[in-house]
Amino acid sequence: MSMTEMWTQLGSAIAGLMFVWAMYERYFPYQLQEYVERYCQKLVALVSPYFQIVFDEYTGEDLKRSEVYAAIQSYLSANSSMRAKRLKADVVKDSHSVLLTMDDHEEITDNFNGIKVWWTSIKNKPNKQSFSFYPELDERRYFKLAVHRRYREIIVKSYIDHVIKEGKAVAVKNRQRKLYTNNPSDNWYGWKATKWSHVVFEHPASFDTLAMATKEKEEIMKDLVKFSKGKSYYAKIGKAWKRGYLLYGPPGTGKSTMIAAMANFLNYDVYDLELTTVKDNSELRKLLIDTTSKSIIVIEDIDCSLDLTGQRKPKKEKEEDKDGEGKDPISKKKKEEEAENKKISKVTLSGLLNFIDGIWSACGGEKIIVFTTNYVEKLDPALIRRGRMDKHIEMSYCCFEAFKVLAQNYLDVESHELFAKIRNLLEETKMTPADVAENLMPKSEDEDEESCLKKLIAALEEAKEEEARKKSEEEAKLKAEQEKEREKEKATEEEEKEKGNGKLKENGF
Ligand SMILES: Nc1ncnc2c1ncn2[C@@H]1O[C@H](COP(=O)(O)OP(=O)(O)OP(=O)(O)O)[C@@H](O)[C@H]1O
Ligand SMILES: [Mg+2]
Repeated sequence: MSMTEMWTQLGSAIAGLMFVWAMYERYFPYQLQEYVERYCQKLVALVSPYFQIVFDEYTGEDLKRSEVYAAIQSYLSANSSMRAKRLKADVVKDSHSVLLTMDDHEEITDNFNGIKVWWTSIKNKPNKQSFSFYPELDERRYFKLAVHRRYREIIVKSYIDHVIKEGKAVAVKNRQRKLYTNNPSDNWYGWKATKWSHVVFEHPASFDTLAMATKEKEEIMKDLVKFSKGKSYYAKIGKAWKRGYLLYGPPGTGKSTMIAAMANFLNYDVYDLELTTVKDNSELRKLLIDTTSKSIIVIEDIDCSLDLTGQRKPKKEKEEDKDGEGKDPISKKKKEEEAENKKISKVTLSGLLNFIDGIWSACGGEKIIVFTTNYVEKLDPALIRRGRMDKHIEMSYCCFEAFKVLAQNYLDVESHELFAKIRNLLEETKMTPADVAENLMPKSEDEDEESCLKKLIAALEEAKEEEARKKSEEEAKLKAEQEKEREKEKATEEEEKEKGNGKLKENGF
């Protein structure tokens, strides 16, 4: 038989098989198809010398994405790129590199201490005959591991652990960090509904560009390193592997920037928790359980998000109060609606404390919780006691060391003759790093470093004068109040004296 004839016959055989398969799928009753396939599989398993394990993508009653499946996927993607014939490409890590994973129905082999194993990635099509609210759910994906029966024990005991461990390490290396925000609980249900939405975390802040006193900065970095390497230490002392930071200070002193720098330094994800959209303590707990390890959970402006009596107040409303806005009918209506919503929002202080250090916080491990506030004195001591908020960091007005970092960031200047003057002015007046940075930033191409520094000096001098003016105004106000008080006292004294004289006269003295 010639080669061409052989290929033709092979082609017709395949076409014939495909036809039979298509007829089987089309005309054979669906329920019977299931039976046939199930019994065929059983028969094969009975006679086959191979043993199989299946790892589903979604597990549990709530159909969460399986961590084991994800770890296996990472492990296989690292090992399959050289071996598998068909790969799927995905862009990862700051959109710069491509991650290759096994395509559906692709098989690769792996070798573990001389034992050969087969991995297949399988996707089962949804059942076309039956109706489903969530068709994606019917599309089952899983990995199938096959190995000779005689190696069953070693594979179950050691190989799977090895794959998961390696897979997790690969995932950490390749992962694109995420910034999560919590969804309102109305969106928590349905297929693929999640409690957290995410975007790629690409904040450029780092400890190098963070303006603050060097000693404090180094201390924080050391603390973070100690925490991230402290798995066995935390296990030894019997504490959940987590650490709480409280960042406090006036607006524009770098609290949010510090959180981004921490996340970049440790390579952690960030969960930005908006408390005002959480209805109650149990929702808060569910959100916490749904966070992953190696993450920073952030609650910004804690004093605005939670009234410590248990009545919470949305941030926006608080700002409106401050500005004296919200008096027009539209914002009044909005306020009323918010007040209505608030009635059903019941996250309490104790709920929050449980969130931080209750038994639930132990799940997942390796988590940092950060609170920020502009008014540390307003916070309940129970909330910020050591153990809950282990480290309190004051982000304060710009000092000379912080200014030097900003000058380096914005102007590429390490030293300048104007620095001495700036140093004196920074000691005499208060300016936030955000304001210093704004003054240092060149506004046009012809603005050189000297004119930027001069601009900062002018702003500092203006701030100093403003402070002096405010101070003298306050002193004058205080003096006037004291004077008023004294006059009031004098008037009551005289009144009492006159009353006394009147009584004496009445009594005939
Ligand atoms: N310490 C700092 N180092 C570097 N840049 C800073 C620092 N503080 C402020 N900035 C700059 O000012 C901007 C505002 O800072 P940031 O948002 O971190 O302040 P914040 O303390 O979180 O303020 P708020 O209390 O209003 O949330 C940042 O984008 C950053 O560019
Ligand atoms: Mg902030």
